[in-house]
Amino acid sequence: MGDGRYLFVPLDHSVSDGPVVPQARWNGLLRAVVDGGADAVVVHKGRARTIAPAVLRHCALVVHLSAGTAHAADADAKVLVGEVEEAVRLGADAVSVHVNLGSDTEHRQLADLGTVAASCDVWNMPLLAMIYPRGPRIADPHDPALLAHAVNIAADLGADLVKTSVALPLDRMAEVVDSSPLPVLAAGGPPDGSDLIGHGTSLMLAGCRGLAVGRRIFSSPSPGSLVARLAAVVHAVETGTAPHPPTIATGAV
Ligand SMILES: O=C(CO)COP(=O)(O)O
Ligand SMILES: N[C@@H](CC=O)C(=O)O
Repeated sequence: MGDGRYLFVPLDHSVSDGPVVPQARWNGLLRAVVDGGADAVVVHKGRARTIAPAVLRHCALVVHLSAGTAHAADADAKVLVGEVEEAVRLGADAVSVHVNLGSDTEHRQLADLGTVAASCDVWNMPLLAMIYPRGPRIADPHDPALLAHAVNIAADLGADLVKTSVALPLDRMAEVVDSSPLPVLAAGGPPDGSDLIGHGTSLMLAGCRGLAVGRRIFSSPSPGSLVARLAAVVHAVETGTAPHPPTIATGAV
């Protein structure tokens, strides 16, 4: 699109939570997401290997390097399961790393983010930090001050783009965006399961540079049309504050 705004569709939940769709529907889902106008999909390396570049066309491939499952003793823990060099070989446009701020293993996740950022510098690979206040010491994961802290960690440790949870109420996301040296993507659909399009519009109006929506898309009966509606929100809404040029290199910009 070239407007510095992004609709990301994370499909990496198959590691954390289980299959996003039955395998027989995977190719159809991917086609719907691409045809609908998503700017990027996020998957792990093994899944990335199964995606022919021709399928993605304009849509960027982000290889997620972190993993952890909902079944772990500590579901907030994440470990690195891949390297930037592997993502380069897979033709990735960017890599991502997950950090749970306030989790019991925060220190190791921060170290991993720093290490991957160094490797991204070597390989000239854009880095998306997914950083959320999430763990036993986090009273309110939607607290704008905590989210501002999170997105600044991403910038300080060398990411190019940051994805984080939404502030509540949604208009307070503007405080997070205003604090951030990096473009901010808002993660997920509305916490109460309500209107996704209105939710996305509010976040773009608060200055977010994009949305990252997974479950609401892959569990939709018509994922392609939902992606198209969200892409229209991301690429059409006039944002209030978005001073930084995007640094992620995607086929869409
Ligand atoms: O950004 C996200 C996960 O990486 C958002 O995913 P969900 O929409 O499934 O919450
Ligand atoms: N990466 C997310 C799940 C899906 O994307 C997480 O582990 O919370």
